[in-house]
Amino acid sequence: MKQVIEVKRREGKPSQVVVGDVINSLDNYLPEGKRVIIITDGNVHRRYKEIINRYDYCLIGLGETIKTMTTVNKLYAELLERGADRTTFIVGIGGGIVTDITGFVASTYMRGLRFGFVATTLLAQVDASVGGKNGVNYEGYKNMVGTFNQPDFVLCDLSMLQTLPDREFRAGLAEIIKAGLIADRGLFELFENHPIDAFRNDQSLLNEAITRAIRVKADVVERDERESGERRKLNLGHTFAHAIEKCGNEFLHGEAVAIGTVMIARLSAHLGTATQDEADRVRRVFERMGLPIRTEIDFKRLVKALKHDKKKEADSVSFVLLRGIGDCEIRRFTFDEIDRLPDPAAE
Ligand SMILES: O=C(O)C(=O)C[C@@H](O)[C@H](O)[C@H](O)COP(=O)(O)O
Repeated sequence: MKQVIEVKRREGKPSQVVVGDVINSLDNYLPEGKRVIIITDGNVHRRYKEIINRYDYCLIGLGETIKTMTTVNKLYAELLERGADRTTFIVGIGGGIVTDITGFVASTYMRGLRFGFVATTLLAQVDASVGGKNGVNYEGYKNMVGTFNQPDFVLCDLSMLQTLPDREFRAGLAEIIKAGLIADRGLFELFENHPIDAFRNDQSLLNEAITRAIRVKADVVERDERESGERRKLNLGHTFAHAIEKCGNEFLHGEAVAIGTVMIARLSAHLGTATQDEADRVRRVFERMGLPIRTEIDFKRLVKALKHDKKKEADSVSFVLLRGIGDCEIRRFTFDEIDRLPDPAAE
């Protein structure tokens, strides 16, 4: 069964997020008669070469450390070399790193080519590939350079998740749990009521979790595509998560989001926007899904890093606080206030 979630965008037809058995029908989503170039990584290429080799393709490296302008520059050179022009259609096939880079390259090469994604990881399907944020890291700071530009389509084929390593699967669950905390209490409760194996093995449960998370994101993005307000809610847990990723690279993005969300839930309980019981429920759910819930990184180091976050405005940074389960609010903190915050990682 195929489900299509449309996300309206500033210009042009809505971006289509298609969940279902879709990888074999990639051709149906491509514009007719246009040249297509795929951007992917070596692992994805190895697994899906029968499909990818039908098109022209460029390979990029693996891991968060390649999400830089160096990779972008190499891709510009390859596109130029292959004679890509403004009518060329670009498809990013891979996880969040591939889709973030592809979206940025396609949006900036020759002032912008049309593009779409095949999201091959859970995290990319439910979050990274949806909504049009793209870009690269700069000096270790996450996503410092990029654009807002939604893809024509995102294909999310659940069969592609079967070979996903457990660790990456769990990291993707973190963003789904986050979506539940932001705006869908029932989605969060699915994780209180089912063990991780159920999400790995029961396709209809996984399908439900994925489509509900995409809907949360699509609703928010439609209301605030360029993040002038409400879209900041999608950053729940990310202010700490990005600081954690800046201070060390032992965690996958979704793992850092799990730790950052547990920290923000504790902070929300401390500030009274959520109860201690709700903060405990948040910690327990991430723990149940086999995700990390704390870091050894010193809180002062995290605070130093988060003062450079994109959510910084002059001497303040906005945090997303929980308002119970399934609701949240954006609150700005001055650097002085942040310096006085209790360490939410401390027991
Ligand atoms: O799409 C959004 O908006 C989000 O904030 C979703 C996040 O989960 C995602 O990691 C995003 O890339 C982070 O955005 P950033 O602007 O904080 O880098």
